[in-house]
Amino acid sequence: MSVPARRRLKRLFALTRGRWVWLLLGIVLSLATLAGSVALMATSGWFITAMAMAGAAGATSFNYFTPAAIIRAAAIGRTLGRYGERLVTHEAVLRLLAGLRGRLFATIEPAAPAILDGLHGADAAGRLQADVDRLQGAYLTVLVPSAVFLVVLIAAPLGLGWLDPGLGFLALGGLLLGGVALPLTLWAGDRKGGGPAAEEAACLDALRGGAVDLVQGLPDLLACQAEGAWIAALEEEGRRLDAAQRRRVGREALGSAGGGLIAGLSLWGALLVGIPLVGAGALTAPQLTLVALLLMAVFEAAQAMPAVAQALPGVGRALARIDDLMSAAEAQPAPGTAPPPAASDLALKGVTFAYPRALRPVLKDLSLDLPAGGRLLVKGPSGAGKSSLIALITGLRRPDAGRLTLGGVDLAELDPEALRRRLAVAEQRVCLFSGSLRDNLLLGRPGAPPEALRRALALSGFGPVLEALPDGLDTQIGEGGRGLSGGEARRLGLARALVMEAPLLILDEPLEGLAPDQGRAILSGLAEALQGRTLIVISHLAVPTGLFDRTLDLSGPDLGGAVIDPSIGGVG
Ligand SMILES: Nc1ncnc2c1ncn2[C@@H]1O[C@H](COP(=O)(O)OP(=O)(O)OP(=O)(O)O)[C@@H](O)[C@H]1O
Repeated sequence: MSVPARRRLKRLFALTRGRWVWLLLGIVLSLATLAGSVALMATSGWFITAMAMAGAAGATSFNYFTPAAIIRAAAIGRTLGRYGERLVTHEAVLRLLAGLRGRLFATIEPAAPAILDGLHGADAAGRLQADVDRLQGAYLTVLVPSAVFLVVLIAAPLGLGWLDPGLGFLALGGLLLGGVALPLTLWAGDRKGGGPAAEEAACLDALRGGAVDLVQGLPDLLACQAEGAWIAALEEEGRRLDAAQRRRVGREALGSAGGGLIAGLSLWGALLVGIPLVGAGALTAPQLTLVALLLMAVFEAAQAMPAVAQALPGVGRALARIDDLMSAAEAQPAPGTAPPPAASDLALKGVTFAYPRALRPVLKDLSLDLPAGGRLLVKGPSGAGKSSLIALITGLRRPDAGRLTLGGVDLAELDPEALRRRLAVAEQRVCLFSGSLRDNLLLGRPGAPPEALRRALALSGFGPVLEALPDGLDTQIGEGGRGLSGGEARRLGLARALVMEAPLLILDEPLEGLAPDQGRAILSGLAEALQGRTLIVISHLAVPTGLFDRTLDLSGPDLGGAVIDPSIGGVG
């Protein structure tokens, strides 16, 4: 077995740990149900034939109590078994699902966004939804039928072989043909990653990603008049999905027809082998009926196997994708556990950072000291690495070399939650949520009094907008803040960061979308209101430098490096 395959199997065992009792109980009950079916069919066949023969022979007495009791017990057992099996297997699947999705999320969450680089958002969501569904469905569609078939494959030939070796070989041959050869022939291509089931899964992934992009980017697509081409591409993907589904269903039909044919041929074979045995007195006629009906019952297990072979590649693919994601997350350094430091002076020492697969670092050998209460302006052209610097300070990214410390503690050692409590960030691309202004402002500090919300809105320049709203703080802003202009949304994002009252405030491009005078007034107000708290402002626009006690200029001749502006002093 290859190394990734072994790793994936280990992953599967780890993910299902704690659920094995339920999983095994489901398999045992499935076997008990099949045993009830076999006993019912075989005993009924034997009983009816034996009764008919006894009547034809004019027998005066016949013990029908025992077989009738067995038939009744088998019928009741089969019904109860089926009920119990459904109950237990579904319970097992639900328990599996609850654990699986939670564990997957808990593993990848601390490693985001680093491990989500290069992964489509819909793809990541697909891994959490469709792949997990496929994996937990594997229990019902793959594990239970395979385990039942394996037991039948051993028990049925041995049992029939005990009556007559020819019958045993016939059962073995029929079961191997229907339960192994037929599924392998039908779904062989899928093992190499091809086949309609795999293609169907790939089409669904592409459709999911394309549909999300279409909805999110509709205004831009409409503006570029590209929506037609986009929809046509989605329709093409839909047609591919349709074709793959047709091929899959066609093969499923072939599988069930082939399985029925093999079961029927085995029955004929049993009669061909059994009738001479009855003639020779080696088998009674009721025993032959028992054998025939028993074979029919055990073939139920073989007829489930084409569906197993069909589901396997999809399950393997889901497991591989989940394993890739979890392995990537586990390869990231573990989050720190240190509590928040008492002081909030920030220091960078020889920090170098590059994005994965990037040709050169965004930041190179960057050093900086910012005491608590300091005011830092970070400037530089677009793409110079200003937002990347924020990602490092907020602990979303880790430096490739050097270290960042807050209050003397390495950020890598700090509990991410603790670090986030010391920081408030007003992002360049603010993310607002459907709800009221109040709901959005309270996100970072639930329970903040309305006066604090109003003060923050006034400081961020949102005050005049608030005054014009009849519902005030209870105004609904719509999905993603669609009820606000871009500038209003950014000012609301700034107010949300201010409400948090964190010791360190980072503002990414706060002046964008504002008239120069208004921007200057807001920044001056902020600098005054935030006495004692550290302020980092990132801007590529001209800002009143007098408000800052240091400047970090990222616009060097080599944009990968950092040039510190020494004219203001204190930085280095
Ligand atoms: N997730 C990412 N993966 C790979 N490269 C990235 C990623 N994010 C940013 N970059 C690259 O890193 C460089 C710095 O980006 P960054 O967003 O830090 O610049 P910036 O100075 O904030 O720019 P702007 O002023 O336009 O916001 C850019 O060349 C950008 O293409």
